[in-house]
Amino acid sequence: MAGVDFGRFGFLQIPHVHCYVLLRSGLIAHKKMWKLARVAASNLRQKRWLSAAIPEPCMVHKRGTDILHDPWFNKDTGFPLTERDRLGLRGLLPPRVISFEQQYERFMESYSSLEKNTCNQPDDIVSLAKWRILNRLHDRNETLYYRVLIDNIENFSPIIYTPTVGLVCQNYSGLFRRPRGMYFSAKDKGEMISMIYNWPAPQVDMIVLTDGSRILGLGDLGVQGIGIPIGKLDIYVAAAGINPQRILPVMLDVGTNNEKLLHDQLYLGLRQPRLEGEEYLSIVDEFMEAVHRRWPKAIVQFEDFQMKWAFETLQRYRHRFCMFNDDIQGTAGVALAGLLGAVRAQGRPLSDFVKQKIVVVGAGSAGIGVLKMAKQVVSRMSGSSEMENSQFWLLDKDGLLTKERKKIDPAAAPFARGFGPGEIEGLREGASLLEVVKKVRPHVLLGLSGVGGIFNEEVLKAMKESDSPRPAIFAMSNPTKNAECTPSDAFKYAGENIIFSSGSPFKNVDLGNGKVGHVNQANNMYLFPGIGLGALLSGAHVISDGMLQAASECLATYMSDEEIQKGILYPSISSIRHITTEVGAAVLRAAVDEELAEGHGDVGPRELMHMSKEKTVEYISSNMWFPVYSPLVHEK
Ligand SMILES: NC(=O)c1ccc[n+]([C@@H]2O[C@H](COP(=O)([O-])OP(=O)(O)OC[C@H]3O[C@@H](n4cnc5c(N)ncnc54)[C@H](O)[C@@H]3O)[C@@H](O)[C@H]2O)c1
Ligand SMILES: O=C(O)C[C@H](O)C(=O)O
Ligand SMILES: [Mg+2]
Repeated sequence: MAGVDFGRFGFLQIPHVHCYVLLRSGLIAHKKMWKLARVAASNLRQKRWLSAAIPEPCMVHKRGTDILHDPWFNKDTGFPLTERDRLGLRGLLPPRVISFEQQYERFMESYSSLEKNTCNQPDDIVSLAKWRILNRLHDRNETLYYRVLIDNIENFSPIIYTPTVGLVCQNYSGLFRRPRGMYFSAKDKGEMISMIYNWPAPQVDMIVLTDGSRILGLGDLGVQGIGIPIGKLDIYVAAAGINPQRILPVMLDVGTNNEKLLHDQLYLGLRQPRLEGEEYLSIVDEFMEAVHRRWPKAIVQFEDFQMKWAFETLQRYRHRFCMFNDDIQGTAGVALAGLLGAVRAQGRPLSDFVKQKIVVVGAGSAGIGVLKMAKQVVSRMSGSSEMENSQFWLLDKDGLLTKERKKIDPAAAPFARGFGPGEIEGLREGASLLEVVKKVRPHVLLGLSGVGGIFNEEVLKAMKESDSPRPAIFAMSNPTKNAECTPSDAFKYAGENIIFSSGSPFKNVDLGNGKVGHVNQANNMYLFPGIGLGALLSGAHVISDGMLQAASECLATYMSDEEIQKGILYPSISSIRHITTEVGAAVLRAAVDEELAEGHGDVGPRELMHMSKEKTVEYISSNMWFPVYSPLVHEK
């Protein structure tokens, strides 16, 4: 895209500048940028841009130290003198005013020093040290925190999100200093409707909720799983521009079945086994009612629930509330976009997707979510409502799933293989992964099992015999140690022409002779922010399959043929704000098409209906929050 690159201050898009892009530059007082921005803006809607460049004032009901201790409003040494006078801050800070840019530089310098000083230490120690320094800033000054996060998203997302967030959850009780978000426990039954009013913000747009029962591939971490909603919402702020004053991470603590935690004296959650059945559901019901009583338009993202509750709660609430399950639906959309990319990489038309043989390893919420969406795509492409399954093979911990399986989960049942004509001979119930890969010769091997290294040397070598000229290997389990294989093993054993994706970030692989094996990050972070943002700004009261498909299609068509040929299926994380804008617009347009969009704020359903695609993108981007110090106005 044509534009002016302002380095860490952002990228100014010339062809269709809108406030977000310009606000992204932030430093409009900076002479060089001011000049460049003026040139760009002169051809565009200058008036709107100029007004957007003056930050909105922010009402604050506090004064003095209460402001300094509130990360939403705190500017540290950045409070101008006049504001110090107005807010009773004079004398509470050292006299010199430090600019936002100087504060930014100072933080980045301390971060670099930390990197230098820890370069010989074990990875986990370094990652936790980096998380701590970011977390301290998060606790102190959110404006500066989100600014450094947005500008350095590619470097910082592995710290505040996957994989380090997993380590943080595992060590949560020891790392705990200050609470973040809300905790509703089994002991709060009957109290939730009043508790919800303890949250200080008047409005909440986006909630990420977990019960801690399946945190990444790390299992049941009980209350310690709160790190996941916090990390996901950080991505919402950075990628979707959701105002951090309108986000709410939530932990539903219904106990844990993790024996180690139950016996840990320092464990901070309820030390009791998990609630089950109706008792469990009544807690989730009460929470959902309470939230929607206070904030009827809030969107709830369910995250990292064990499979049985993931599917059950999705069915239970998706027609009543604006909610979705990220592990089932967000993951499916990202995987689908990648699978369609893998078809393009073979030089085939997208319609050939129906001929791809896909082996999915892991029959949990994520694996089945992917298969369900893939099936929808196949039936759309083939124009048949008959659900065709013949191209999919599904394995769980007991091997290949067939109709002979004794106890089969209802969600997995439609994907169990039969034994009739068209089946590959010799593939029995419970066949091993190696047998399946050897016999099926799949185009795609996709792992969502949570089992690190399960795509071993033999399995990867068997992928060399794939029927695809560019076999695709998706090792999507998180965090890093749980990935089904490393990219270097994949390129080494399955061949240099493979397409590779992992759920957690890995470096590209040096294949020698100047060749690079590209590593894609197939992570739901490419979609959930746009799904949430599009749903929010459409004002839809539910999130439909059509809205989710639109999100996935948008991501699938984002990459050029040239990039796809190089094995690049997803855009760089550094452009996540742009992708999210596009995805959000696609979701919104789908909501309008399905007559689900009820409007948001001043923008009503009719206005949304008449918005062009381009205007929708502009509407989305102009509603994205961007961190700048706003003038604070004291209101009693
Ligand atoms: N990349 C992403 O965006 C993304 C999104 C969602 C989930 N995930 C990851 O996927 C993994 C699974 O998530 P989930 O919600 O589906 O979990 P889940 O617990 O619901 O399902 C795990 C599945 O793996 C199967 N499994 C276990 N051991 C196996 C083995 N040895 N061989 C084959 N299958 C085996 C289990 O039987 C189960 O069906 C986690 O590691 C999670 O972090 C990644
Ligand atoms: O959290 C992630 O990185 C992706 C996904 O939601 C997961 O559960 O692994
Ligand atoms: Mg998840």
